[in-house]
Amino acid sequence: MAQPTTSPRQNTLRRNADRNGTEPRPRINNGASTGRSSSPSFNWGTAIDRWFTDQRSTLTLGVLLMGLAVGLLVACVSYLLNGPADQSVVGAAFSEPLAEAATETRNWVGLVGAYVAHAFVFRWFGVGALALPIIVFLAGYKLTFGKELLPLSRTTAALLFSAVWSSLLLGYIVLVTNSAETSSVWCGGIGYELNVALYGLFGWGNLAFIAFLLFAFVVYFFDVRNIKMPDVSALSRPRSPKRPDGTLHTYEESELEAEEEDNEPEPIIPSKAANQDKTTEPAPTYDHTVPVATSTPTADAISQSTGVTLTIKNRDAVFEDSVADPEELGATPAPTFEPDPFEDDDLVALHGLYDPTLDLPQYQYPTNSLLTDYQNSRKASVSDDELTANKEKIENTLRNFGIEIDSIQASIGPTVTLYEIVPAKGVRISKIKSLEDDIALSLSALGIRIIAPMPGMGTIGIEVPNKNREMVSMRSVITSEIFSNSKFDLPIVLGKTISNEIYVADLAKMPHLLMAGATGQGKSVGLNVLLTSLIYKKHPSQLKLVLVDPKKVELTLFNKLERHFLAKLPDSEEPIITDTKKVVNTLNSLCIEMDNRYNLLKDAGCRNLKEYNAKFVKRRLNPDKGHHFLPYIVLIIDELADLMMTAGKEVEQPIARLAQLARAIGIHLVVATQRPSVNVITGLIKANFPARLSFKVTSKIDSRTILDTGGAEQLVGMGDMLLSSNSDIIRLQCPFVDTNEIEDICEFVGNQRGYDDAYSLPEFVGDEGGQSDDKDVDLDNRDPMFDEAARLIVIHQQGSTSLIQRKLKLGYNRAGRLIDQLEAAKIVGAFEGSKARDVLVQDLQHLEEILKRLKE
Ligand SMILES: Nc1ncnc2c1ncn2[C@@H]1O[C@H](COP(=O)(O)OP(=O)(O)OP(=O)(O)O)[C@@H](O)[C@H]1O
Repeated sequence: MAQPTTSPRQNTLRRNADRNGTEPRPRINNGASTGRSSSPSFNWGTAIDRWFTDQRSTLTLGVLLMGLAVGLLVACVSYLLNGPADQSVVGAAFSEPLAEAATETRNWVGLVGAYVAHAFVFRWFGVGALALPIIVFLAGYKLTFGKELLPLSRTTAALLFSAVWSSLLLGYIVLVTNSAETSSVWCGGIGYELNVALYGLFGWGNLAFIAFLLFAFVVYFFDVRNIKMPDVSALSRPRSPKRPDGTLHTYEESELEAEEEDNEPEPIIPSKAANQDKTTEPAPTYDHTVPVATSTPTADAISQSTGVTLTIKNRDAVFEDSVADPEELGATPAPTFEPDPFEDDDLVALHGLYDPTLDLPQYQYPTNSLLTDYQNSRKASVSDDELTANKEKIENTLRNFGIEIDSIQASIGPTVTLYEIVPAKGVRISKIKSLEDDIALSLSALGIRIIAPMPGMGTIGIEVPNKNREMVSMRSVITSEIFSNSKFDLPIVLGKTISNEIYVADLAKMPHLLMAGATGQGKSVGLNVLLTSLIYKKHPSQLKLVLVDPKKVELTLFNKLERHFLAKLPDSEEPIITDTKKVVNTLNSLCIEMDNRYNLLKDAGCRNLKEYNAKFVKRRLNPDKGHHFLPYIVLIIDELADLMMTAGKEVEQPIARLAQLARAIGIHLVVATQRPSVNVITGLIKANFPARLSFKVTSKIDSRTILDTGGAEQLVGMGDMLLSSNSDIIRLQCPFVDTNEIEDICEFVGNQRGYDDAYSLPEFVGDEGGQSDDKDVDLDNRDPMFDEAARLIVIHQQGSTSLIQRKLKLGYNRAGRLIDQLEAAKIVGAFEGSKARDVLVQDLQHLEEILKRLKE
């Protein structure tokens, strides 16, 4: 076929124009801008936002859009029917008076209708343009009635695609049939011109490309991931129409059965069976799910090709033999075919985003007034005289050792004053560093620290403790802008820097913190500060604390937070863990929680807790499949030394494992010790705690153990500390929070309505209790919930006591007995430490057989 070289569409338009004695006018754009610069005092963005949030505006706009949509639809239909007449009017538009053109137009929406329809239909999409008024109508409907007639984004995508695709397909047909003169209005300019342009290059390939576009659209739109061919041979096998429980078979089950039945004598073909014994046997029903992966996924198309009746539910096609009515056969719909609502965009439209804080909607964050205002009590006061005297002493000491300096500057911090000196040229830094003791002597002060050189400053710093130090109150840092506006995931305010700036860190980024300090130097206050920061910033649904306190007295005040913020083992009475054996179980339980969370993340296709929770909040994860909002878990261990002495490797290993792996799933560790020796802070632990904080320690060796450098032994106590993170060392003054304040905060939170119980960690049974012995379990005396528990385990394919506990609302001991019975019945495998037990039964049918046998 000869390939057209000029575009007959252009000829059509030109001819229509010529008939009226005119040429289509070129569009003139002189580039002049008509926009006025807005007045600086008026905020257009806010005004527009306000306009759109005003319901009167959305109602007006919605009705307008629906009206426009109807007008546009009528105009386009009219144009398709009266095309040539409207084309003449549009072509002559600029040459004759408007009134005259208006009388000539035959478009049902007048001259404007002719213009608009000419653009949409003739120039762009042809008949596909009819999709556009539908989109406008749907948008108008949503604005008017506040709800969607059809899912707006998906419908818009489908309609836009069909507009372009139909234009391309019709353009191809018009081109190859050489009928542009008469029919180009049906395909519009886009489809026709693109086909003209590509025909020379690809010829028939255009059609293949158009077909491929449809295929690609179907794949993405229906989220098709693989093409499974229906097993035609399976269709020819007779099937039991129902499962024992009356539900229909799934495709997978049918396949399994087919394998079993391969050994059976002779397969009976359904039609044959129906003919043989129509009166006595109900006709068999086939019910298979296959992913729809065809370019024409209509029920009719597939029904025709397979000869069975097909209905499409969600994205699965269900085949049914046309002679059998499942309801007649007493079948109930099988749950596997229920559409998964969590694959639907509209859940957010219907219910809004998931808000975890609605667990406790009345919850009030602790108020600032619960913290004592120490404002006037103690302020750092370094008088000018003291400053000048110190500067002189430093200069003189250095001069005595032959060191000249160019300048000296002081900045007063809460605990120490930093004197920054710029040495004269040629002075060796190490020489100044070696004079630490001499400078301390001349200033007659303890705790002088020399930082040579100051990182990134080009100076040498000498920290000299203030005679009157400032107490940094918790209230002053909690109420600071930097903390209240902090958007960190787990913000902790660690105190004030040497230049009086408030230092807020993100525990989630640290991601774990190791704390050391000799007794009485401020560790407990430091832990209280950390906990207070988190409690002030987080809702109980977003954060859970696991508190380990071998000293038994330090963290008891936080008991009151049990039903809000604390997490504990299911069988444990006390929410604060003090017993070493329980600590080991808790650490292992956290490892199980970590593994469970990783499984959830894997199922959800997320890399970390934030992504997972974001997906859950957008209602993209199905709670029926075990998904739930995951709160951060912060594990605080107040005295590691004690645990290491009593349990050694038993605590070291789970701590190291958690520290290595738990950051992505939102479990963060804060481990404190007063003895930072190498047998407490072992290499394994140290390597996994990049952020370390040291209060004053007793020796340089301890300082090295915790910080990998000296300096912590020079601190002046009472919350004076060094934080080492990302290889930087910062000196900070920890805020002070008193036990009365902690008591008030915990009372304030604890007196509010909380959860029914503390957050339940997965159960972990230590070696001595974990091994169940088949012989001890009497299967004739099964728990009344045995069948239900077995089904639960098989459906979830998870051999976990806590699952039984949670779903069947049973106590720990009863759930434990049930799991032992399930093990004895060979439904779950043996106890395997921190891992969930294997489930030995793969499907419900197999399970029902086992349950039946047990009852015999
Ligand atoms: N940030 C601080 N600001 C002012 N004073 C503080 C600060 N931190 C601690 N102190 C003072 O030091 C005392 C001891 O602090 P803390 O109880 O925290 O020590 P510790 O290191 O936990 O001791 P231990 O290991 O014996 O429990 C506090 O009672 C308080 O007077």
